Amino acid sequence: MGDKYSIILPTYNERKNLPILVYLLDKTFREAKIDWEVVIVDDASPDGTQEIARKLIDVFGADHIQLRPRAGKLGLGTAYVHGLQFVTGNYVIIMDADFSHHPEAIPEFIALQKKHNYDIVTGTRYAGNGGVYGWDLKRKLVSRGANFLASTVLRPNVSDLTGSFRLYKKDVLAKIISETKSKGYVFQMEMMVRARALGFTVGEVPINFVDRLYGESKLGGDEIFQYLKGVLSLFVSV
Ligand SMILES: Nc1nc2c(ncn2[C@@H]2O[C@H](COP(=O)(O)OP(=O)(O)O[C@H]3O[C@H](CO)[C@@H](O)[C@H](O)[C@@H]3O)[C@@H](O)[C@H]2O)c(=O)[nH]1
Ligand SMILES: [Mg+2]
Repeated sequence: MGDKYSIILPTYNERKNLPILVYLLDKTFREAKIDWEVVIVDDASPDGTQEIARKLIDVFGADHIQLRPRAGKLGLGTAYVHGLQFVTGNYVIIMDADFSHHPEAIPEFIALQKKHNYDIVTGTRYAGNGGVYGWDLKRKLVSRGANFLASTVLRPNVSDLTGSFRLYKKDVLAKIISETKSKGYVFQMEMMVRARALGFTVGEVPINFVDRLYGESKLGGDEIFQYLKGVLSLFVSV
């Protein structure tokens, strides 16, 4: 059987972003002649994201789009854990649904993974010609600070620990997730640190992260506090 890529898309108020993203994912995979599906994990978005998701099922088919909602806003980390149960592919891609991660980078992720048989390929904003566009200074500092802190303390040797545009072998993702405790944004960093501790190989693709056009970020002060706690507990345990 051929490869199949399952894209887990966590959504909270992404009704304006979801259709064009799914359209581009379909286009990308069709042109590459690769089998794909999208697993949408929506946390009861009040903006009607789920209505849109159901329309997308009508357009692209239930074999390509799964809607796996949850009852309330339960956090970004646990959204991936929830989505993973429904995945039918042997590779999993996680990405944001607000266009900060562009589908056009996916063929590059896939090619790099295949070339070296990497367990994980991660997008990086902080190496090569990767970058961030549209963030204010404060948000840039938070992101840089978060990466600097975790790299210095935990030394996983990955240039972008908090990014969430990644490709995993499905079994590898399941194994790492089974050991990961974080519920919010800190999840990405913990996943990388645990991946390294388990001896998995990681490749990097420079990406340009462009801040969302529609809607707003859900990163708040509590996520930053949870991140600091996460670094500390990993420092003690890994
Ligand atoms: N289901 C669900 N989805 C969520 C939740 N919180 C956020 N999301 C979804 O997760 C994605 C990222 O959320 P944003 O709020 O757009 O994050 P950001 O501020 O742009 O942060 C980005 O950069 C961070 C730092 O690098 C990353 O840590 C983060 O994952 C993301 O890539 C979006 O698709 C958003 O709808 C949640 O509680 N539940
Ligand atoms: Mg965003």
